[in-house]
Amino acid sequence: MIGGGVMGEAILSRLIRQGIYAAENILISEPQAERRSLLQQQYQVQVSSDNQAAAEAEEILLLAIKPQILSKVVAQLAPTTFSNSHPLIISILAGVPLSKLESAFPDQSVIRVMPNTPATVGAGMTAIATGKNVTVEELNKAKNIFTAIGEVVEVPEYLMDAVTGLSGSGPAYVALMIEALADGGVAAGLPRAIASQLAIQTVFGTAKLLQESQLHPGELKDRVSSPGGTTIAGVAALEKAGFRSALIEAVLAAYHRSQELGQ
Ligand SMILES: NC(=O)C1=CN([C@@H]2O[C@H](COP(=O)(O)OP(=O)(O)OC[C@H]3O[C@@H](n4cnc5c(N)ncnc54)[C@H](OP(=O)(O)O)[C@@H]3O)[C@@H](O)[C@H]2O)C=CC1
Ligand SMILES: O=C(O)[C@@H]1CCC=N1
Repeated sequence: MIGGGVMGEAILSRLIRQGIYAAENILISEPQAERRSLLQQQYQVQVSSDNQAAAEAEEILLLAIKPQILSKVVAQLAPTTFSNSHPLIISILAGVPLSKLESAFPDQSVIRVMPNTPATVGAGMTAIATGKNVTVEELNKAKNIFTAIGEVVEVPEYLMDAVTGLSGSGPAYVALMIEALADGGVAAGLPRAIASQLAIQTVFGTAKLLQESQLHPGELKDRVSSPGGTTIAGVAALEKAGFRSALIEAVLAAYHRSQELGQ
C-alpha cells in the first residue's frame, strides 16, 4: 500500500481483522514517521518511507494517496519497478481515471475502486471499475478484498465520479446529519450523550430497516408520519429548509469535484 492515511488504514485494518491478509504480508509506505509507527504498533504491518518498496509488491499494490500527488509518486518509482513483478494495481484515488492510471503503469492490470470509511467496521460500500488488462481472476481478487469490508458493486467507469459524490463522500453527509440531529435533541433539552445515542441509532436503524424491508424511503417516511402528528411537522420544516435539495446539491458538488480531480 502506498499512503497510510484515513482510507488506507480503514481498508488494511479490516482486511487484517477479517483474516484476509496477515499483517506481516502487508507493507505500507507512508512519509509521516508518526503514522508509520502508529500503523506498525496498532496493526503489526510492515512500514516504510520508501514507495519503491511498496510498489515491488508481489500480489496487490493499493494506491491510497491523494489524487493530486499521483504523478509525483509515479515519477519517483524506478522505470524497472514492474520488470520482475506484476502486482494487481488497485487505485482508490478519487477522480483519477483508468486511462491516467494505465499510462502511469503501462502493461499492468489496473482496477479503479471507490470505497468509503465504514469499511473500517466491515460496512463499506465499494464500487469497482476494471481496466483493460484485468483478468477475471484479478477482478475476483479485488471483489474478494472489498467484499470482506462491505458491499461491492461493479460499475462502468463513467459512473465512478457519481459514486464518489454519493457513497465515497456520503459518510460525511450522514455524519453531519447525525451531529445536527443530536444538536436538535440538545436544543429540545436532551443531554448530549443521550441525544447522540438517539441520533446514531435512529439513522442506523432506519438504514437497516430500509435495507432489510426493501421499502421505498418515501413509504417509510409516510408510515412514520401520523396525521397531524409530530413527524409531519418535522418533515414540513425540513422541506421548508430545502433538506432534499441540499443533499442533492452535496452529491452533485462532490461529483463535479471528483471530475475536476481527474483532469
Ligand atoms: N477519506 C475517505 O473517506 C476516502 C478517501 N479516498 C481516497 O483515498 C485516498 C487517500 O485519501 P485519505 O486517506 O482520506 O487521505 P490521507 O491524507 O488521510 O492519506 C494519504 C496518506 O498518504 C500520505 N502521503 C503523502 N504524500 C505521500 C507520498 N509521496 N507517498 C506516499 N504517501 C504519501 C499522506 O501523508 P501526509 O498526511 O503527510 O500528506 C497520508 O498519510 C485519496 O485518493 C482519496 O480520494 C477514497 C474513498 C474514501
Ligand atoms: O474527500 C475526498 O476527496 C475523498 C474521496 C471520497 C471521500 N473522501
